[in-house]
Formats: sequence, structure tokens, C-alpha cells
Amino acid sequence: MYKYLHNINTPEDIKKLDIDKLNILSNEIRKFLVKSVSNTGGHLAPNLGVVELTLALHYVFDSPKDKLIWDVGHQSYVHKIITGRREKFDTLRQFEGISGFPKKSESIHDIFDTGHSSTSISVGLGLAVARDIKNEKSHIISIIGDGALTGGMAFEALNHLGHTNTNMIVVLNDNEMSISKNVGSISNYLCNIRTNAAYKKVKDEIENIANHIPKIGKTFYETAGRFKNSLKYLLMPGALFEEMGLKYFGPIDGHDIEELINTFKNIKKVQGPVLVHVITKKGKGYKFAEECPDKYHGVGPFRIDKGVSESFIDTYSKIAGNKLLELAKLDDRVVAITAAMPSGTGLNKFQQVYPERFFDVGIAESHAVTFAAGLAANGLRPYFAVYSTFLQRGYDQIIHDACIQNLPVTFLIDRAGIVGDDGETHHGIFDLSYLSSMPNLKIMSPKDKHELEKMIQHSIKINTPVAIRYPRGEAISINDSADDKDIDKWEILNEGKDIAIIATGSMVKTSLDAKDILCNNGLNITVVNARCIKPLDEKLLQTIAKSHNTIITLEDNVLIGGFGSYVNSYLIKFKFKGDIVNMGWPDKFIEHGKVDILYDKYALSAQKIASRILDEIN
Ligand SMILES: Cc1ncc(C[n+]2csc(CCOP(=O)(O)OP(=O)(O)O)c2C)c(N)n1
Ligand SMILES: CC(=O)[C@@H](O)[C@H](O)COP(=O)(O)O
Ligand SMILES: [Mg+2]
Repeated sequence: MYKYLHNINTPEDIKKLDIDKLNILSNEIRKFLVKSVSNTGGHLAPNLGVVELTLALHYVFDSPKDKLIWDVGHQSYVHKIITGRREKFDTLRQFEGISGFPKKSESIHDIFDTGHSSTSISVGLGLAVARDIKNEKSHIISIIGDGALTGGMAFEALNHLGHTNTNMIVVLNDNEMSISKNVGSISNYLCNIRTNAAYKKVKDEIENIANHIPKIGKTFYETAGRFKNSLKYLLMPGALFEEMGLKYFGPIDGHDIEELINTFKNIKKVQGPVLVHVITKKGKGYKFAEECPDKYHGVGPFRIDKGVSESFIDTYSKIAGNKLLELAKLDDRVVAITAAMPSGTGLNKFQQVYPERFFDVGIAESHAVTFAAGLAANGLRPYFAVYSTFLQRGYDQIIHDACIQNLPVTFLIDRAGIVGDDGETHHGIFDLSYLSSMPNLKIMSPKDKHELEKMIQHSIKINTPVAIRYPRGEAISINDSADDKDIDKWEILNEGKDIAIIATGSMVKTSLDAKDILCNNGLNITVVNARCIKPLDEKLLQTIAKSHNTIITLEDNVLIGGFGSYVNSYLIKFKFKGDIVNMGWPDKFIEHGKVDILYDKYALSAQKIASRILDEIN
């Protein structure tokens, strides 16, 4: 089936191939990617877009001596295929299989673990400065997408990099896409460079001059010095980066492997910080992905001949997005914010209905929080829908800009709890720990879709910061008994004796299942749904403490600083004399794998919880 791919096990193997063979290999890799990811799921479109780019980088540079850092890292599959992991690709993102992101523990060619966006230039600069201090010799190459470039960290790093004269290469992989269409002024600027005839004309003129310069490696602008003070200079592609202190090369065709190799061979000789602007097509080579790259950004298993089928399951994201839209129809103060994830957070319908009240700020969660605070400070009711793990980027802004001033910002925290395939960098298991320490912030978590809708409804009546956290995946229905006024009160779902489980959010269903298992073992336990995590429902907690001798807390969050810690401190104050058991994630980073496997491995499945309780009493 493959003429060359089967012999590719190290970067050395591709250095032996000529351009024609490399082009054949590119096609083989694309075929391999589509086939493999159609079975396992994964980030298909981003990787189809970087086949030639990755081959050229490994062809010209010498990994791992030369260091490649992949921003976000979701586009590192080709890199993994080239560096000896082709034969493990059927384990991609599976439990105990290879990760969907670079992992130092997986390969010496994975220089730095990534997963969150916009870190690669900071990492690269750190590696480069350390190299210089240690008098080492190596090339440092950060590969960052146009979406990741909208992340503030990337500009903090460019600001620093441009101020140094350290040798470092930034490869900007520009495919006009973030997960959805890329947004913002930087994206527009890049678009102009790609398409503006004036840029093209000026670039050709300069290239013409440059071609007469005997010594290669001069940048366009060294040869175009006389343009410097003319309008033309501003039209130069990359003037923004040149003004920031980086030598700009591009835009070049990110699918022309010969041009890529020649460019990188020249770039190796250039001193100081360099930015190479590469134009690629996200999803290239698989027509379904080419026609709809955002749908193939991250996919589950699919049929190659049919593509990804439309999903009609009601996810918590969809429920939240629809409820917010309903709220917006009744209250024109309601506005919605996303950080480059409109579809992932269920806001795409809101975007269609109220484009003027919808804001995609790019991959800029810190800015999103403070932007929301600004909106609230001027009378609006902003809702920031964001994955728990990415909200970590806005920690200080939540305290400093929303909570201290007690502004009515509502955080719709999606993917709260373990997320599965994406692993350590994406599990949303820290938000209860970092949020519950913030004064003025009300934190709620629904046991099912009905409570999620009611909590969002309830939030509009609260004129102070609110966080509502809910899990990834299909929304369940347990009961629709809560009425709006009690939606922030705890709920006794089963009256037992001696032992009470007080659970939050998605762990309520798990508690009910554990209760059923224990019932079959002759043990009737109390199950409490802690809808409001902060403030605690002290009245009901006291009632439970007075009538039970064991209290178990259960949460889809790390134990340290989580819901259980908060309950413990109250019970100590209340001088509770019984036993307390806190169940949640341990103090470690949880690996990737299907969530059921992870819950079971860490004794957070219903079966394991029931067994732990039986062990406790025997
Ligand atoms: C801090 C953070 N926010 C959001 C995300 C989710 N995310 C993953 S990839 C991506 C888009 C990246 O776009 P780009 O860098 O252009 O890469 P492409 O997929 O186009 O290759 C986003 C928003 C993330 N990984 N990290
Ligand atoms: C790479 C990245 O950060 C996103 O693509 C993330 O993987 C999306 O997660 P969901 O699949 O839960 O939307
Ligand atoms: Mg992109």
C-alpha cells in the first residue's frame, strides 16, 4: 500500500529521499492519517495541513539536536509518524496509547509538552537563551498557527524575542483557521499579506533586487532599505514582524516541499530572530475536511467514504447555548463571549441569531474575562462560555476584574471534570479549587440538563459573579423537580441512614448508581445533590451532619482545595464528630483515555465507590 512510508522510522530516513519521493511520501502520509484517525478520532484537519511543512522541517533540521516546538501540539501527528511512532498510531489518544499532543515521556523528539495554545514562542525563547548561556549550538524552531498567534502569550513572547538577537525561528502556519474561521486584526493583517496585490507587487520588486544580491540570506528589507521611509514599506509583507525585531520571510507555499526545503536551508544561515510565514490549507487532501475544516478540526471515528456524520446528541454545551439564546431573547443586556470556540461551547446558534451581541475574542481567555467585566461594568450581562481548562488562563482576571468589583459576569464552564482523550492538559479538574477561594463568586453545578437550564435562568437574577460548571458530552435527565427559587439549594435524592454521599454535578448520577449497588448489599445510604458548591447549603449540611455518622463528598475535581475541602472546613467548625471521606481526583495529572476507564482506574466509578464504602464499614 505504501511505497515509502513503511521505511520511515526516524528523521534520517526522510533525508535520503529526493523531492519527488518526498511528494509521494506526503500523499502516503495523508492517506495514512485519514485511515488511522477515521478509526481512533483525533485532530485530522490540522495535521493534514502540515504534512509537507513537517517533512521539510525534519528534512532540513536535525531533531532532536535542533528543537521543534509545536504550538498547541494538536498538529504533531506527522511529526510523531516521522519520529518512530507510526506503528503505534492505532493507539492514538487511547488509554495507555500515544498522546494526541507532544509528550517528552513519549519521544526524545518531543521537546516540550503542549496542549494549551500560544506557548511555543515563549518555550522556544527559553530554550534558545539557555542554549546561548551554555554555549551550545542548535536551531530552535517554534511552529505556531495563525489561531494560536491571537493568544496574548504569543505577543508577549514576540515582544521579548524581538528585543533580543538570539537565533530562533518562528514558523507561522497560516491556514486562515483557528478551530472556526480565525478572527481579529492580526488575522486580517495576515490575510492582506496573503491576498493583497500591492503586497505581491512590492514583494516581487524586492525579490527582484534581492535576486541580484550575490550573498543569499539577506532579508527583503535589508535589500529594500530605500523603501523604509516610503508607504511601500508599510505594504511589505511582514512589516509588523520586522518592526517587532524579527526578520520576516514569506509568505511561502506550505505545500511546496521544494520551496519549503530551500527556504529553511537559507533560514538556517540567518542570524537573529526570524519569522517564516507559511500558507497552508487546513484539511488538505481529504475533500470532506477541505470543504469544512472546522468540522474536521477534532473528530470522532468516522467513515472515510462518508465523512463525519452530523451529531444530534443533546450535549451540555448545546443545552447551555440554547438556554442562553432564550435568555437573550428576553433580556437585551445578555451578550455571549467565546475564546475561539463558538461550536465547542454551543454558542454558534447565538452567533447566528445575535451577531451583534456575540463576541469571539480569539484564543484570548484572559482578555475575555476582563472584556466581560468591562461589559458588565457598563450595564450588560456578559456570559463567557469557556472550557474549564482554558479558563485557567483567566485566573487573575476573574479575581481582579470580576470578583473584587463584584460585577455580574457569568462563567459557563464547559468540559468541567475529566474530558478523556485529550488528557492531562485538557481535563477540567481544577476549577473548583481555583474558583472556590475567590470571594463574591457563586459556584453551581447541575446534576442534569434540567438543572443546567434552571441555573442559567437563575443567574440572570444574580447581580454578582456566577460560575456554572458542567461536563463534556451528552446531557442526561434525572428529574425535573427543582423549581427556580430552590435551584441553588441542595437536594436530598435518597433518604438513607448512617452514611451520606454529598455529590456535585456529574457525580450525582454516579452516587445514585452506587446507592443502588449498596441497596442490593442491604445498605441504604443518603444521597445529596450539592447544586450550589459555594456558598454551601449550611442548613441542609447541618441536618445531614446531625443525622449521619459518615459523610462522603464526591466531586469531578481534584481533592486539594475542592468541594470536599470546603465541606471539611465547615464540618470541623460545626464540630462534626463522625467520619469524613473525600472522593475526587488525586494530586497528580490524569492521563488520557476514555472517561469510563479513568473513573474506574481512580475508583470514581459507581462500582468502585460502592466497594470502597462496603470496605469502610466492614
Ligand atoms: C489556551 C487555549 N485555548 C483554546 C484552545 C483550543 N484550541 C485548540 S487548537 C485551537 C485553534 C488553533 O488554531 P491554529 O493555531 O491556527 O492551529 P490550526 O488548527 O489552524 O492548525 C484552539 C482554539 C487551546 N488549545 N488552548
Ligand atoms: C486541541 C484543542 O485544544 C481542542 O481542539 C480540544 O481538543 C477540543 O476539545 P473537545 O473535543 O472537547 O471540544
Ligand atoms: Mg490556523
